[in-house]
Amino acid sequence: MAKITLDNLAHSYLPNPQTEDDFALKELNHDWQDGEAYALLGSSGCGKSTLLNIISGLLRPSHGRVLFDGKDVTDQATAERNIGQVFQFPVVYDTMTVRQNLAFPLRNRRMPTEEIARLVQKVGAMIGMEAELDRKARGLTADAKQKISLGRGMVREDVNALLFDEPLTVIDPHMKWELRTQLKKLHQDFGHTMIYVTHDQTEALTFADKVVVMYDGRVVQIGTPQELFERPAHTFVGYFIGSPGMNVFDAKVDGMQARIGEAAIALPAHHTTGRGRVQIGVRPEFVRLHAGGEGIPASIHRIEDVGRHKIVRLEAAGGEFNALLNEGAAVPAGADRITFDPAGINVYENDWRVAPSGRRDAA
Ligand SMILES: Nc1ncnc2c1ncn2[C@@H]1O[C@H](COP(=O)(O)OP(=O)(O)OP(=O)(O)O)[C@@H](O)[C@H]1O
Repeated sequence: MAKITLDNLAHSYLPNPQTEDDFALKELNHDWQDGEAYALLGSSGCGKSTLLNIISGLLRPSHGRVLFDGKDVTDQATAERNIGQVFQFPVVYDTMTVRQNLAFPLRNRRMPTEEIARLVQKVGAMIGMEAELDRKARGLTADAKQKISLGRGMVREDVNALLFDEPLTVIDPHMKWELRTQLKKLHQDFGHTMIYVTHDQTEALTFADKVVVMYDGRVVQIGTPQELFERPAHTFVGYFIGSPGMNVFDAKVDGMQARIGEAAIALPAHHTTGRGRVQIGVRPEFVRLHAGGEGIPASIHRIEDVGRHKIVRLEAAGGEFNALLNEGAAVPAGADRITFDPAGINVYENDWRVAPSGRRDAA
């Protein structure tokens, strides 16, 4: 296992990049801590695979360095980096049995036969294919072949890191849940440094200790699922994580108060903003509905019952927003205003979160 350091790392696929827009991966400095499980999350084209391929050595970065435990590996080939990798689509040898496929990375390292047998048995159970170990891979479903690929990626215990690039795409939904649980257990048992690329927030939030959110070639936040929920560093994080995502309102902020149109909103702390576009972000969980009184005038469009919650779709301040009600909670009769729970308000300027200044206005 290793700590992975990204040092002034950036990548452009163009031979002569001129502006930031020419970079598929914008400059990044970060330590991926030894033994932590990370999910790399973001929408299609944001640069997740580019970053993963740089870490694995499939792609040489145009700028900066990659270090494993302080050692520069930027120019090392994938094979020299001692990593396990699983891709979106199966990579298996059709003419080999499941057992031989799983044993392949171990034989390559000339591991003793008994040790190979032990590890193959263990990983065979983990992927739910104990009964099929002696079947040829040819003729197995895509789903089963991908499980073999996962097994092959995970079979070695001595790797620097395990890298997964959307590995569950072809797996059926029930098995997805099962394999994710197994991956988490594998992480708890062996403490591998794991990086797991996905565009699925459920997958990211259930798998990882830390989620790395990417947007437009940039890492916009690295945090625990709770941090991403409570303090999204960028409006994209608020919007992308959560179901439905965070509401974002154009606002004017002055100290401990914000204004949305005519309505005054109490903020949880003092904020200082400059001359950029100021917005406040409020997750649907913190939006309250009222009939009359204070707040922002709102009209309810639709109420959707989604099991444990109700999603209230509404129009307010010239846009469409959402409120979330817990099971059993009712929409007040004649509801025509919304207010926010101050603890759930974040302030943004030009899409980046403004940290509270810590100052409190004099009473
Ligand atoms: N070999 C390449 N040559 C040129 N541009 C590329 C190459 N590979 C990726 N890109 C571009 O770099 C950007 C980031 O792509 P990347 O594949 O890293 O994103 P991603 O987040 O992994 O997307 P997806 O989830 O769709 O795989 C995209 O604009 C993509 O078009």
